[in-house]
Amino acid sequence: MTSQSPPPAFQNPPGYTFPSHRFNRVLRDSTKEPLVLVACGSFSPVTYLHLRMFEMARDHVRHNTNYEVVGGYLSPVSDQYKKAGLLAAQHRLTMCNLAAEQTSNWLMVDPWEAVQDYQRTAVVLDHFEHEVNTRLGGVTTVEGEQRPVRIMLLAGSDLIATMSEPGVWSENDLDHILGRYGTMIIERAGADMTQAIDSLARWRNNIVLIHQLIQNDVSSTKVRLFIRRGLSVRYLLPGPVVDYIETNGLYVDEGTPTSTPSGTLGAEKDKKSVDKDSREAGPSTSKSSS
Ligand SMILES: Nc1ncnc2c1ncn2[C@@H]1O[C@H](COP(=O)(O)OP(=O)(O)OP(=O)(O)O)[C@@H](O)[C@H]1O
Ligand SMILES: NC(=O)c1ccc[n+]([C@@H]2O[C@H](COP(=O)(O)O)[C@@H](O)[C@H]2O)c1
Repeated sequence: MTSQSPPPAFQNPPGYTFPSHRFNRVLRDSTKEPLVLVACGSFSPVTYLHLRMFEMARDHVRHNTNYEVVGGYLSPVSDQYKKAGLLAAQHRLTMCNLAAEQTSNWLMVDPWEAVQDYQRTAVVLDHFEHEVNTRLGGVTTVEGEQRPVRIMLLAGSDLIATMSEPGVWSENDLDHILGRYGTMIIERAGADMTQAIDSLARWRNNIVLIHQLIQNDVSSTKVRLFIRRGLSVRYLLPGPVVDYIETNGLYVDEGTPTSTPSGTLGAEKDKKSVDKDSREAGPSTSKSSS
C-alpha cells in the first residue's frame, strides 16, 4: 500500500459501533482544516500523561496551525499485542472510558482495535479514515459545505523512535502512516525527538513535533510497578481509574518482572528491552511489521 492508495472497506467486529458522540460535525471556523487525533497504545492503565498528550496537541494546533481539532480518540491495542503488563482489553477499555468520560469533554475511546485480532497502526488509521470520512461524511462548515477530515496519529517520542528500529514497522506502513496521514509527536523524557525523526526525513513535512513545557515522565510501567509494591498511584491517573483498579485488584500480581536486580524503580530500561524482544520475537502477533 502506498501513501496514494485509497483505504480499504472494513468489516467491523460484531456489535461494534464507532463512537461519535463528541465528534464535532460542524467546523467552527470554515477557514480551518478539520483534524481528528488518534492515539494508539496499550493504555495499561491510562494515565494523565496519555490524556495530556491530547491537550498539548490541541494547544499546538490552535496556536501554530491552520487545523481545527474536531475529535480525539484513544485506541487501545488488542490483547494479541501481548506486551508486558498488558491487562485484558475489557479492563483497559473500561479504564479509558472512565478517564475520557469523567475528565474530558471531547475525548472518546474507540474499541475497534481492542475487541479483535491485532491490527497494525496503518490499518487502524484507515479504519478512522473510513468511519470519519466515508461513513460519517466528514464535517460541514457553518455555511453547510462538506469537508473531509484529516486523520493524524498522536504519539510520544518513544513510539516514533521505534520507527527507526529494524523489524518493527514495514516501509510500506511507514509511508502509509507518515505519507498519507502524518503524526503529531509529543516529547517524552528519555526519547530525543530530533534523533527519533532523523531517519524519517522524507516525511518531515507530515511530522509535527510538540515540546513538553512541564517535564513529567509518568508511564504505565511505573504505575504498575507502584501498585505491585503497594504504593499509591492517586493523582498520577484519574481518580475513577484508580478506584476501578483498587476495586478489581488489578496489577497487584503482574506476571512479568519489571524491577531491576537492585530493586530500584528502574523499570523503564527493563520495559524497553522486554518490548524490543517481544516485538522481534513475534509472528504469533502481527505487531512485527508485516
Ligand atoms: N509520559 C509520556 N510522554 C509522552 N508520551 C507518552 C507518555 N506516556 C505515554 N505516551 C505515549 O502514549 C502512547 C500510548 O503509550 P502506551 O500505552 O504504550 O503508554 P506507556 O506509558 O508507554 O506504557 P508502558 O509503560 O506500558 O510501555 C504512546 O504513543 C506513548 O509514546
Ligand atoms: N507495525 C506497526 O503497526 C506497529 C509497530 C509497533 C507498535 N505499533 C503500535 O504502537 C502502539 C504502542 O506500542 P508500544 O506500547 O509497544 O510502544 C500500539 O498501538 C501498537 O499497535 C504498531
